Amino acid sequence: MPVEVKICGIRSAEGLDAAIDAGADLIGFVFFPPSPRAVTPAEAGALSARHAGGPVRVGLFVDPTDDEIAAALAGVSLGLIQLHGEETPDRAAAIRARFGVPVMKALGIAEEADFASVAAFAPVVDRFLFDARPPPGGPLPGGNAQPFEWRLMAGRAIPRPWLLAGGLTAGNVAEAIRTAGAPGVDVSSGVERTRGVKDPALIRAFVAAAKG
Ligand SMILES: O=C(O)c1ccccc1N[C@@H]1O[C@H](COP(=O)(O)O)[C@@H](O)[C@H]1O
Repeated sequence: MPVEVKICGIRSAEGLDAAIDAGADLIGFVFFPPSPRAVTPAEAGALSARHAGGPVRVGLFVDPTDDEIAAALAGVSLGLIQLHGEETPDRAAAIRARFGVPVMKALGIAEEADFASVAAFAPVVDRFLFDARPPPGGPLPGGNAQPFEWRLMAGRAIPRPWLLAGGLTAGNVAEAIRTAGAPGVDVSSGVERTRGVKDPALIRAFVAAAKG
């Protein structure tokens, strides 16, 4: 199976076009205002409309209210909702039921014990994303260019499709996939020329390295 690639934090036409031309399977729009990658629903809608079909459009939220999700969905059609905060399994289930959009739950990983919640989320989410635990007190729960110990994933039975994230770059993604046994990867910082600004050449290099 080819490795799935998600390019997250798209907020420019050149970033979007590069991700699609390079063969990304999923693209992410960040609906979390403190992020340097945040977009409004209208901005995401305008970007998405540049290409009919193509990659799954993912909306990234951090502990969203229903109103925030509804506002995003009014601006752009999403194929997947990424929950990257402290959402509980009940909250993930409620979001999935209310909006009828598949849900991917992000879990921060630093040690074995961090996998404990996989079993509770598995019945109510469609995918998992495993990211580094954010630095304590930091402003962002993800998108921090921070890798975790990929060997914690090796040989682990995850009962849903999943993506590996956190500090991935074109230079380390092949090794990360091999070590973790990852069926897919997600990147934001590693394809940026400056924080929040995607670089088409880095996007192309990343997708080629992940799928190569
Ligand atoms: O990208 C962001 O700004 C962001 C904000 C809040 C939560 C998650 C965010 N990004 C996600 O974080 C991981 C890892 O990103 P990076 O490659 O280490 O920068 C990835 O899943 C992004 O989707």
